[in-house]
Amino acid sequence: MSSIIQSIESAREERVGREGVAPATLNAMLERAEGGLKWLRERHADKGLALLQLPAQTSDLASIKKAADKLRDGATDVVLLGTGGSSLGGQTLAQLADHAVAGAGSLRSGPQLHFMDNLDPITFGSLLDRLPLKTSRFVAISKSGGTGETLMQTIAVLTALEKAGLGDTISKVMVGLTEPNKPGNRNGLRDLLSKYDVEILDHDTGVGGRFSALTNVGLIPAAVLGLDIAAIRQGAGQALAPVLAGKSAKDVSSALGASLAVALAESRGKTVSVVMPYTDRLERMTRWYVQLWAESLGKDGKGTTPLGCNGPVDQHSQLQLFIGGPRDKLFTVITTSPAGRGPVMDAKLSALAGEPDFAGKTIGDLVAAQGRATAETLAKNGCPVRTIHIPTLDEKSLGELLMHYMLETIIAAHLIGVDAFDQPAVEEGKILAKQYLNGK
Ligand SMILES: O=P(O)(O)OC[C@H]1O[C@](O)(CO)[C@@H](O)[C@@H]1O
Repeated sequence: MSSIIQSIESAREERVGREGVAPATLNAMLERAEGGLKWLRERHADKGLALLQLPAQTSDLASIKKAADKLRDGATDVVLLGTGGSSLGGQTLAQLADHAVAGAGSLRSGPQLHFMDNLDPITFGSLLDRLPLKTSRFVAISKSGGTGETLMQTIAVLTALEKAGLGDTISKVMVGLTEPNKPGNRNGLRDLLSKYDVEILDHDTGVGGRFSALTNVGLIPAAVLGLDIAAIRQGAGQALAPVLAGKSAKDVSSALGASLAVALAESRGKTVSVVMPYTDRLERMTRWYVQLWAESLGKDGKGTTPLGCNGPVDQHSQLQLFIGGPRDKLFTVITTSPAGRGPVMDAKLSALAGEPDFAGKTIGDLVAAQGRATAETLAKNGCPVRTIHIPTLDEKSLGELLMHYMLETIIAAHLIGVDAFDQPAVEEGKILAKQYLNGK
């Protein structure tokens, strides 16, 4: 049973005209996607891709909850140090529990989470100045253990704790998460934290950062906020199930999504992939998706450009371009079920505002109407739209959505012939930045 419903009807040529995908092109791409599905099934069988074992994995859930309990105990603030794939999965899951929801996130009860994903001297300085250090906890996450941003953040935190006379608490208030030592490979984070006897959890060596949302990397922050992490994994299993069941590409939503994206890029020049959820609680997911799609596919002159935006707010910023601008985009509009939810509009005040039809309607009624209207307006104007409807946005459906996108990305990589799991261009920049820092 799936908890997300995908439709590509409004991306078809039959529906949107010449900018949509032609039946023969899509069928040919679906044929090619069968190879990607076969590869996934083989890697599941030979355990060659750890990501595919995660949905059924329960053995590590207790240790994840234990780490989360330790972090939560007596904490007002939990600071997550780490960047990119070491942060975005956690942020995405945490937003389900209202973290970083504009206007409401800071009013949540329980510990506040601070994902220090970007590196900015003013932000980090002000965080350390203002944090109640005595009641703050820290998690340093880096798969490689060598990312400059994360190392500098961690060193700064250790220094601040020592300066505040809290040096002897470090092993109690901090957790590290990085790969086990590999012979011949220095792991700076592990070396640093070991000196302070900080507990270090292992980052799954077989799961790359941008695919790590379902590992302890994403699930620890989720568990700190009390989310049901077993349900997240179960949901992920729902996206994988049709692959393992040997269904054909047209009946596997991730394979269908990948085939659509690549077919439209190759045949219609849709080189921008816009993802637009109509809910605040998937805003971080769009950031996670951008890294996943960009870093996995942008190789050898190939790939398409991911663009995350949010509905309805970005109707008031980007919709004009989407409809009136270059015909280079494939849209994914993600809707939930907001109808009937939120404050109800008073009849008298609605009349006074010149909107008598608002009377008795909820804010959610308008958001539901807007999501539907945007998808239909795009399609009517000849823009290909895929819709993903999530009747209930919860741990299960979010787990399924994340796995859907990870599988879609891997299958798309197969279709365009690139390695989804490396990022050689980024590594080059990391090395150069360290040279520049040293004045070389
Ligand atoms: O987890 P690490 O090794 O610190 O890497 C952080 C991020 O840096 C990259 O390696 C390059 O941007 C990403 O792939 C990764 O998610």
